[in-house]
Amino acid sequence: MKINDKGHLEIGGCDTISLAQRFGTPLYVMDDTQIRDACRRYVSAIRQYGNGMVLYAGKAFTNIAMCKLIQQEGLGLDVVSGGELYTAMKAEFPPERIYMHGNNKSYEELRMAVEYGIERVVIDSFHEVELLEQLARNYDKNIGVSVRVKPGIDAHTHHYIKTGQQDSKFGFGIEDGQIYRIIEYILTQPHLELKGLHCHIGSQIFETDPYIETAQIMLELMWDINDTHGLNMDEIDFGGGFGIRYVEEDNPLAPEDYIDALTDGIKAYCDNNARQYPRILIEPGRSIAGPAGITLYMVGAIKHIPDVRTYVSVDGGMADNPRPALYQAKYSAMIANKADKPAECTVSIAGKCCESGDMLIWDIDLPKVEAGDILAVFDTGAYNYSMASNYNRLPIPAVVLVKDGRAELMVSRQSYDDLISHDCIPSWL
Ligand SMILES: Cc1ncc(COP(=O)(O)O)c(C=O)c1O
Ligand SMILES: N[C@@H](CCCC[NH3+])C(=O)O
Repeated sequence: MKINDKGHLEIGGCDTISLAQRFGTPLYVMDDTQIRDACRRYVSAIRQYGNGMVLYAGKAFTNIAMCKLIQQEGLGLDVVSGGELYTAMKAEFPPERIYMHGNNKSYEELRMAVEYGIERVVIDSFHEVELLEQLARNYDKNIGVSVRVKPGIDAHTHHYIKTGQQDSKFGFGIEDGQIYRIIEYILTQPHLELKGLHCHIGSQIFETDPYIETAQIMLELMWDINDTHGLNMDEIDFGGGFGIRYVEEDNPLAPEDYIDALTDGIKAYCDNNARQYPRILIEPGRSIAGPAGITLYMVGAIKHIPDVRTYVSVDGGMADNPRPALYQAKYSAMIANKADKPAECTVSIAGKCCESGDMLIWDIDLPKVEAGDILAVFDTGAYNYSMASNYNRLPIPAVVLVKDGRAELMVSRQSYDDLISHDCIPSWL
């Protein structure tokens, strides 16, 4: 991103004001180069380790074009629902690079997975084992599975986005022995092939220690299970969670710093225990899509409440970005058409939904703000479009991909007709 000679913010060689005029607002803009750069850094860090794969966590931001881009960069894909899998199938994403998660996969979702022949189903319940074995038998196929583990790590992040601790709906505990029971159960199923273990300790994590601690726990567990049952599982999936900078006080590490610390930790622990290095997987989502995206809004009503604050309302809000309302997430922003102007006021950015909690940013310093200005909110590439809703019947904005001065749609804007296209009228009305 840079500021051009008109004083406008530019992304991927495109003037954001021209993008707003051409595609309308609110508008999600994704930078092709930045997505690819993050992919390459993870791929190269895993290549250095020697035996592993990077799976992009599709939940962060998925559509057909994104699947194609991810595939071009040589990553695999982690999907968590029939909808994400369907998108991957329509993008012709290679099934042998797809892993499927989820704490409550339905029969139909598992059926799609089996029929498409995906590489791995990550088992998250006893119920799922029954469904999957039944499906595999019907399709006369063997299915590669791994098992989601709760490593008991309490990562320092928002309560709603941490997942590795004992009290979590995801996975099987070690301390309570559940993991050993599910493993025994899987081993009695003729069509399920146990390949490895999976974990994910949370999201927006800034430290490497939780990953290193997790690695030791997962290695011990895998060796223990292998020794007990005479198995040779060798795959550990460490999930994602690598943090990004939304605001200045966030201090994330570079992709290679997270991965190098993790892989150094793995190697040292294996060496100390005279064991072979495992094949590893990682599942970054936010750190691939997040920093590559911005959202453009048009400023509308401005309400100055003397001695209290100034509310600057924009034409989107919690429907296109629910993160501030859900997690008190913080964002940075600028007036894209005044990118070269100094800050001169402190304002709060309000969304247009009928909720007092629909605030995108509290207390941000900006140049003089006027109706018609274009506000660019940064780092909105992950968990914004993918978590968008039609609350207040707001159409979901378009997503544009930019690269070297070119801008093309990845997802078109919903129309009002799209909004009513599923409405039905019961006969007695
Ligand atoms: C199982 C799993 N893998 C990967 C991710 C991606 O996490 P992040 O976007 O923080 O990298 C998540 C989400 O937190 C997840 O639940
Ligand atoms: N959706 C969350 C992260 C959790 C992702 C899935 N485990 C966010 O916006 O930060």
